[in-house]
Amino acid sequence: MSFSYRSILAKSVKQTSFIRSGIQQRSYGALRAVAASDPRHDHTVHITSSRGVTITHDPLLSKGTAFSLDERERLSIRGLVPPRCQDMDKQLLRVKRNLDGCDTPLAKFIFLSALQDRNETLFYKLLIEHLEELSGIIYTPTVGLACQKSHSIYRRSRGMYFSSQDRGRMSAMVYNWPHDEVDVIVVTDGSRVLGLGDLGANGMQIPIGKLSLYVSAGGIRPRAVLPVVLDVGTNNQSLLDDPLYLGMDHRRLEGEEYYDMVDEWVTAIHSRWPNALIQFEDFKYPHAYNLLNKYRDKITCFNDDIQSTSAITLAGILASLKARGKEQTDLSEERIVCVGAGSAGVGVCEGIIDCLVAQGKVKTREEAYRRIWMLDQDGLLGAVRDTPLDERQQSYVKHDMADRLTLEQVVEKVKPTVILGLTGIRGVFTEKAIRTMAQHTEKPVVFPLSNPDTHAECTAEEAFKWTDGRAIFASGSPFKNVEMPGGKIGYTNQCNNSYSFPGLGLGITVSRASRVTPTMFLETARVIADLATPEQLKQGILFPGVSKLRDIALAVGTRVCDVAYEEGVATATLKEFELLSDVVENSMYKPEYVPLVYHQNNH
Ligand SMILES: NC(=O)C1=CN([C@@H]2O[C@H](COP(=O)(O)OP(=O)(O)OC[C@H]3O[C@@H](n4cnc5c(N)ncnc54)[C@H](O)[C@@H]3O)[C@@H](O)[C@H]2O)C=CC1
Ligand SMILES: CC(=O)C(=O)O
Ligand SMILES: [Mg+2]
Repeated sequence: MSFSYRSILAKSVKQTSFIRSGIQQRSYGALRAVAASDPRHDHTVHITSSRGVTITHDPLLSKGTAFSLDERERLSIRGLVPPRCQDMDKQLLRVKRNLDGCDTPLAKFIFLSALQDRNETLFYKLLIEHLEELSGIIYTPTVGLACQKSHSIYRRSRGMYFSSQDRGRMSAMVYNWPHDEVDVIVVTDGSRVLGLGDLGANGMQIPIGKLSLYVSAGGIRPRAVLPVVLDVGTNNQSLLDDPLYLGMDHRRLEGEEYYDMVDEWVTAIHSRWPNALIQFEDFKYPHAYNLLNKYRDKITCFNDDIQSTSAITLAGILASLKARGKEQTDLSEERIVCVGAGSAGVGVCEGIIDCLVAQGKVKTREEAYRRIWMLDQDGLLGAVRDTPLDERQQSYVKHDMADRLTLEQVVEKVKPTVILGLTGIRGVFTEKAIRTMAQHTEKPVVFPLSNPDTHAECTAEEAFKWTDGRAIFASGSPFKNVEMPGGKIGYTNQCNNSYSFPGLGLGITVSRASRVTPTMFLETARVIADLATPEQLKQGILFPGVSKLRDIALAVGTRVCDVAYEEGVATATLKEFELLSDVVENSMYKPEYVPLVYHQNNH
């Protein structure tokens, strides 16, 4: 099926006409003018003050065997690499062969990390060419295993660690990072890594993996990304007991100490890189929400699990409406059960509420809350809950239903059309619950969204089996399509924030947005919800596959950039006319070798 970013843009962005008005002509063109002098752009040559092994050992500059003879001379590396100059195609052949020879996903992860550590250009070329296959290694599910084993497979440091012992020193420490330009920072405190719980400093592999997607799909430059762990300790006793563990050897800081440490970090980061986008990742509830609320109006930041998960899940539900022959505005007719009342569950449901209100069929948020039934580990949030719920969770309490009803009881009563799983617990979607749902709905929308695959609320095979092949299925980690009796295929979708954050980051970076606004997430959902073709929708395919993440990021990034201007938060200078989508596309990093030139006084 042919699919290009142009076709996405034509469908999703008012591409040609919307820029023809006077003010906007100036705005978007200016972005082009900025881009031309912006280091995000490819240069014909790269000037460096490094030479010799400093170059061959620098993953951002090294070309491995691909240095030309002229470069070897200029950079004093003649004799330091094998004599034959090999271009990138040959290098790709070698690394792909070696990768295919690795016999486990973890071995592939280690191989790819090593490649990233010696030659990032080649790493990203390989990743982009095999995005679907390799995203399952550098990202979920394998990255989960890599986090669990991070202290035993440790080879080389990447990113920055700010730990409890660094308190009082962070504003100086940020200058240890060698790059002045940082566009995107992904930070975790490792407190809830995917559905794997508290993994402390081992969580570093998550920011690294997310940022690899920012570069490969979102086109952010490799030297402009910074993965960070805030090591506030861990409550994971087996890590604390493990002599190989590399994080702080104490239990987690809590309360004021915790928030003070995060605040010191945010202040230090913001003082060195005031324009950088900060993505909070895998912070446990309620810290995740508290930090978002504290910083969202002060700096350029968002929480991935709350906000970009909400964008992609909303996109999935909107696309599923079309797949069921309905209009997207029929969202108000849906009965949605959300299992999981943490950062992701509440965040996703808030996105649905925002959309319901924006569509206008539902007049108030209170009315919108009635369309969603939320469960936590104790069951339905119903009348007279004796465990504490916060204000956000309170909004979903069903005062006319008994508290703590089981999922099966809720499904029996509510007859949901959509069921979302954001618990991190395998098996929460029971056979009885899904079969009951399927009795009342022709095409049940079943989204077990927890990661990695071993923690999904049900498998694809189970979902199709229990619904006699009628489910519209999406999961957080990839599941293979399912062949059902009679040869019919049950098509699976991956509904993961990796579809939304690369484009969000791209649009925010290009427009230099000072704030990340709710509209950006709503529009991201709208763009992605319109990408699947009618034929795909008929088969239950809601989004283009992971191999198209780069095209999707361009479509999302273009719209997010547009929103930044519409809402007055863009700060990129405005000068002359240019097509917005071209500006965004031209700013995207492409992994190609550029000639290196040595200059002693280059800074
Ligand atoms: N597909 C995607 O893009 C994303 C998926 N997720 C997944 O969502 C999961 C949850 O993440 P967070 O909300 O941040 O975690 P969290 O720890 O903040 O919340 C987990 C929630 O699940 C509930 N829960 C636990 N066991 C349950 C059970 N047996 N039945 C019903 N509810 C139960 C808890 O009460 C809590 O409300 C993780 O596994 C994560 O991988 C998170 C973000 C993005
Ligand atoms: C995908 C993701 O962000 C998570 O599972 O936490
Ligand atoms: Mg996450």
